[in-house]
Amino acid sequence: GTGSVTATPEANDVEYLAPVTIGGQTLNLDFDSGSSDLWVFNSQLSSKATKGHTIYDPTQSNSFALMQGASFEISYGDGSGAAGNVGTDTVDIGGATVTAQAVELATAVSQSFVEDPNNNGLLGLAFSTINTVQPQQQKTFFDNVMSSLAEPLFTADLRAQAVGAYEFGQVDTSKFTGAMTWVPVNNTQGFWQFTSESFAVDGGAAQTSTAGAQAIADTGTTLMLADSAVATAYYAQVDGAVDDQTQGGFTFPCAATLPDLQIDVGGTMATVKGTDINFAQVDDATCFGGLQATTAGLQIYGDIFFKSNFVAFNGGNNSLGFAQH
Ligand SMILES: CC[C@H](C)[C@H](NC(=O)[C@H](C)NC(=O)[C@@H](CCSC)NC[C@@H](N)Cc1ccccc1)C(=O)O
Repeated sequence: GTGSVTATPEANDVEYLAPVTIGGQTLNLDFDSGSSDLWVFNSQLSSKATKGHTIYDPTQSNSFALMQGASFEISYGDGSGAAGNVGTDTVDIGGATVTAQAVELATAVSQSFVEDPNNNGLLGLAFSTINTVQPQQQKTFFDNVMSSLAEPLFTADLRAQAVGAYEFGQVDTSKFTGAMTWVPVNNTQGFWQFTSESFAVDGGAAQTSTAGAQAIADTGTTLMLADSAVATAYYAQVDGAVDDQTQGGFTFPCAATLPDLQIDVGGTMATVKGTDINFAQVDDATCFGGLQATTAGLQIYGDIFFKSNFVAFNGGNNSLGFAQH
């Protein structure tokens, strides 16, 4: 089978939300290829925490079952997190269905999630080896549904300020132009991880950033966080760009024309359009870059990357496909 749902951006394309039906109740969740827990806002949380949110109420589902003694606790790179208990229920995403999917019921969520009323939880799409449920680790929706899919993959078609799609079980070739390039994924850390060690600015000469550098494809991260060698060389080509730590990173005059970035994905260059690298206005003439530097070991290619590239995640052979869209 297959499944297809809309992916709707919040303001400034900070996050993309997609409808998921759990025990007959539909919530918009943040599909996150950078984590592996499906957790939701639910009736156990205080009314203060759930104000403005759509919640899942397990008592209203005749297919819910509590997973006795199970709990979860997850932390994210931005310092946010959630924790709670666990049950199973029927989860449907655009027609792709899992009957006994682990659904994690938050009893505590960090303030950043409380303050984002469009986000009613996360649907993890990384590898099940980093799912946080204890004492028995649980599988992701994708892991559970894979064997029933026409093809063992899902795709992300995220668009700048426009509605895109997440699809399970098929690659819709009408959604991209040119050929799709497939590259190997190293899932030893539980992520859709690949080698990314070179780059070029505006079609210029390729430069090595850091030999052997790795990156992950993370639909749940807003920006594109690359080695500082990449970000520094990129913004050196933008008149007026500065690394302004008071704003939290590289900014530039909004009137600037941003060059395209070519970035190595598993040995093949992918292009991130300059127009997609203008993230948001921070004051009347200054804009904040969608490409920023990270000093962490892993580079994180988030929504800025996805706005220029249609991406397929193949769980059958652990590969990643990308194509311009
Ligand atoms: C601090 C926590 C570290 C990063 C690590 N956690 C992770 O790697 C988790 C699974 N993934 C994440 O923190 C990041 C990837 C970090 S690469 C190391 N992806 C998930 C993030 N986009 C989810 C999110 C969505 C919306 C708002 C906020 C957060 C751990 O538990 O050890």
